[in-house]
Amino acid sequence: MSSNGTNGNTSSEASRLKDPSLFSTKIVIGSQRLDSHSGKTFDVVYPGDRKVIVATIPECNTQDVNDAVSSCLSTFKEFSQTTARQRSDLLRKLNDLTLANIDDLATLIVRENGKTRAEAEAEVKYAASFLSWFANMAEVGCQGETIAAANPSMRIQTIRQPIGVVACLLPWNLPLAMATRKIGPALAAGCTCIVKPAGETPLSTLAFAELVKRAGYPDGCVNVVTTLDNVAEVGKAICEHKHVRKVSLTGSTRVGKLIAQQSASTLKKLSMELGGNSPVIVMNDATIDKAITGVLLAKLRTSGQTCVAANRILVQSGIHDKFLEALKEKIKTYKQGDGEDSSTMLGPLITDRAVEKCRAHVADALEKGAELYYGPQPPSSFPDEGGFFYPPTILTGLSDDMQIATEETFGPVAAIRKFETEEEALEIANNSDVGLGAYVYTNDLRVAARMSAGIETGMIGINTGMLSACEAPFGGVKESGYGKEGSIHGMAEYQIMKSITTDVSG
Ligand SMILES: NC(=O)C1=CN([C@@H]2O[C@H](COP(=O)(O)OP(=O)(O)OC[C@H]3O[C@@H](n4cnc5c(N)ncnc54)[C@H](OP(=O)(O)O)[C@@H]3O)[C@@H](O)[C@H]2O)C=CC1
Ligand SMILES: O=C(O)CCCC(=O)O
Repeated sequence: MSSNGTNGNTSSEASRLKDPSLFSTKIVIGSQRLDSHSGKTFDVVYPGDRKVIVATIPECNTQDVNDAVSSCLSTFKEFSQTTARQRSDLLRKLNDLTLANIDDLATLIVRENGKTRAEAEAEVKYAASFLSWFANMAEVGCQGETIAAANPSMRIQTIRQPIGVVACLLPWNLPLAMATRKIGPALAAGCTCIVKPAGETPLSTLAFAELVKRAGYPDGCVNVVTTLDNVAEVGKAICEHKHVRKVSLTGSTRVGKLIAQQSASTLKKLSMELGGNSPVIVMNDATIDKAITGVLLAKLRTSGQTCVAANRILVQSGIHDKFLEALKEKIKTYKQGDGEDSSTMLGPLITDRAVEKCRAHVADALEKGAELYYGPQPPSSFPDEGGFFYPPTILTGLSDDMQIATEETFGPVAAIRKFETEEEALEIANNSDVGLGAYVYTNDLRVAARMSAGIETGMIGINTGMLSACEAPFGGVKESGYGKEGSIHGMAEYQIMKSITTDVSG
């Protein structure tokens, strides 16, 4: 294994940062910053211009995974014995360091993901909120119970202990916030982590690992392995490793199923935050401005690339035409372009695969009878130069047989469907194999209550397009996965509860 003893900040990209040492291109194994065993690398490309290589990063394999897990394991012995208060203090320092480095972390997120600087800064604050939340939760979340035993000779108690080595498999859409949403509660509980960022977006995770060190964590609490092309091997090595006790994934349902299969031989505890197909239901009595603002937020955040993105927009017939007109007027104002340009409101997508998915969904919908209400006709292909852009688009006449109705588009395409009755809307909304987020716009409390109970998702927004907050339980039902992240429930995902029964007679 080779190491140059630096953070590997050879690129001129590092000079974009106030603190260039946060530009790290090495994996993290204990105290070391290393190249991979294979010596192979992959490129991180700027989504705003595919010719720009932002960094060259180690391509890991099973040996690197094994090293990272060994590092996790040896640190776990010591770290699991720290007190909850010590861990709370450490997380608070990490939160402060994250916020103190907001400009640099946001720059890295813009360069690896392409989102706008405003969105990237918002992401860093969202990421820090999980650290501060779990700093507060650390002590409360470690408390056990005393149970009234039926047998008077017995005393029964529970204690909560860290589950052990945890694998955090991260997506590219909110690379830092999803890192802290997993690493925060894991560290609060006393676990150590092997983190695999998405191949497209490793830089913010690697910088964060440096902040973990600066916060004073023991080496080996957070280890990072990186891969793009070898993700199948690395993912399998993590899932099949007997010393990894828990895997937490945010990613597609396809990958979620694979991880669950691969983790079956060692029966790991899993948290699966997978794909969605969020319906938005706009009732006739909705406040139109509020509905438009919320729909655009839910549709266009991170250029439409979130698992809770509005995917099927159902509008009641009495408000349908007015809603469409207002949506078009507003969407026209979204300037698409380079994330670093302060006038940009919509950045590029992550890869050309993502652009192609939008193109294919629009083409398929048009073939099956949808109408193009706003945006260009999809070309048969896109040029293989420039950034990964798909223009904001509105389709009307969405129906069940279209791909866009059954798969998340993950892009700035708004597909609208007219409905007549509340029952019809509910039926369309629930006609999905996944159930993550849903949104309802109405001023009728009775409708809101019926919809909240009837929609088959893990999260519902009433008159809001934002479901995400560190204090709100985040997670889905059906094929959107299981487990809750954030909130007072998020830490238990990284713990075991042990019951202790003592015979006090004699
Ligand atoms: N819930 C969410 O937040 C996300 C949902 N998606 C959905 O997936 C669609 C396709 O996106 P795409 O990026 O191509 O998705 P993939 O399903 O190929 O990958 C999603 C994530 O899983 C990781 N991954 C892929 N294969 C494995 C594996 N064998 N073991 C472990 N991890 C693995 C990827 O890492 P790597 O990048 O290194 O390949 C990536 O981070 C999107 O359009 C969207 O619908 C995608 C990402 C996030
Ligand atoms: O899975 C995702 O798309 C990232 C989570 C989004 C959020 O927390 O709002």
